[in-house]
Amino acid sequence: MQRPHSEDIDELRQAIDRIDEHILTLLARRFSIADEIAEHKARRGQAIVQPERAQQVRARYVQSGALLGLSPTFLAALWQLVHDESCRRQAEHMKALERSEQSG
Ligand SMILES: O=C(O)C(=O)C[C@]1(C(=O)O)C=C[C@@H](O)C=C1
Repeated sequence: MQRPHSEDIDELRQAIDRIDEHILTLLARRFSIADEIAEHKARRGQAIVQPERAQQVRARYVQSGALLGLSPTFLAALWQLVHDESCRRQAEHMKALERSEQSG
């Protein structure tokens, strides 16, 4: 009885590991697109934080996630983490762009 049960858990854990890999791959892709957006903002002198767009994205997280049965508290916290990291990277990317422009 013990063995099949632990094998079931192993399979479920492997499924979780694969899903986590997908999540991380997609997050890395998302942040790299945010870096590209930073270049557009730098060229046009736009602010990193775009409150209207940020609120649209936040609402999408909460609405789409709720349809999938995820908690609004979790979704809001997840969006905040993603948005903060996106902005932190954009600031870093813009500084790197400025440095490379200054050095010719
Ligand atoms: O849409 C943009 O302008 C972005 O830079 C992307 C993004 C995001 O990561 O969701 C980041 C910062 C803005 O405040 C809004 C949205």
